[in-house]
Amino acid sequence: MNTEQRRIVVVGAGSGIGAATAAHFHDQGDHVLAVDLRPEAAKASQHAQCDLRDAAQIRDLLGSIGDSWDMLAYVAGVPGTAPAADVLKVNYLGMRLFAEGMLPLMQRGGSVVTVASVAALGWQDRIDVLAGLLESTDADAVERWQAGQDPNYPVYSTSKQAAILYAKRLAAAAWQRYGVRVNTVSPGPTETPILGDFEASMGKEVLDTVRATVGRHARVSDIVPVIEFLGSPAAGWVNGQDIHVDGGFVAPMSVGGPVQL
Ligand SMILES: NC(=O)c1ccc[n+]([C@@H]2O[C@H](COP(=O)([O-])OP(=O)(O)OC[C@H]3O[C@@H](n4cnc5c(N)ncnc54)[C@H](O)[C@@H]3O)[C@@H](O)[C@H]2O)c1
Repeated sequence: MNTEQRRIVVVGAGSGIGAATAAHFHDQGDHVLAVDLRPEAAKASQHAQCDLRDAAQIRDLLGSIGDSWDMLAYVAGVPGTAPAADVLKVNYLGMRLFAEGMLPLMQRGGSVVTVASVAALGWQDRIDVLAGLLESTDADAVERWQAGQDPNYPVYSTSKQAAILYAKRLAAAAWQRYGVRVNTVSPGPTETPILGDFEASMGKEVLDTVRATVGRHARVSDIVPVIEFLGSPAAGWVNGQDIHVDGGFVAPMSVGGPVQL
């Protein structure tokens, strides 16, 4: 049990990693506001329904929740099996609008943690492409941008690349103006209800290869402690970072392959 109760918003608290995050903070005595399309499923002190595809719903919610929040965990996400516009709206634009709207409602020393994905691998090579998406600050602009993109490039990867890039661009400004840190956590395949959709959109053999290489898929209990750490005072000088939580599968890929032992 915490000696000092913190005020934490968990977005996407209705299932999977978000539900486990909400339950973790709730069980240790924090005040948790659970936000989701189906928020009532979450263990939390407060529940709010919000469709993250709809900027007006995000604005209305943020206008009603008061201030002095310590942490925003934006965990919600949709897989590549969903319509491309929804993937970009929930995984990138909703995160951006929620984070920007939350910053003035947060205490100095607070923390924003967004869940991205190892599927964002290669984002550093697409900064010029993603810059156009990051200029899109409403749903129509996001849809227009996507209409001009290669339909064969996985939109889920694009959405998570944009989330990481945006978080990195936001981090310094959020710290300087609000005293709030911004980081992302990128899980590898994790045992949650979304995994079947990932097998459908990315290929089951791809995910089976990941599991065979590192021994198992992640569990929510692998991911939540990293979200907690980034949200805690212990990470008080960690800002603008993306932390892979994937058993090490992705690390060798961008450095010329693994060492042979
Ligand atoms: N499970 C994995 O293998 C894995 C791997 C890497 C990254 N991730 C990311 O982790 C995050 C959590 O995923 P999960 O595995 O817990 O999936 P999940 O499907 O169990 O949970 C996702 C939650 O987001 C909510 N959500 C989706 N669209 C919404 C909308 N329009 N408005 C409000 N809420 C909405 C859902 O209702 C659900 O509660 C996502 O961002 C996902 O992309 C998951």
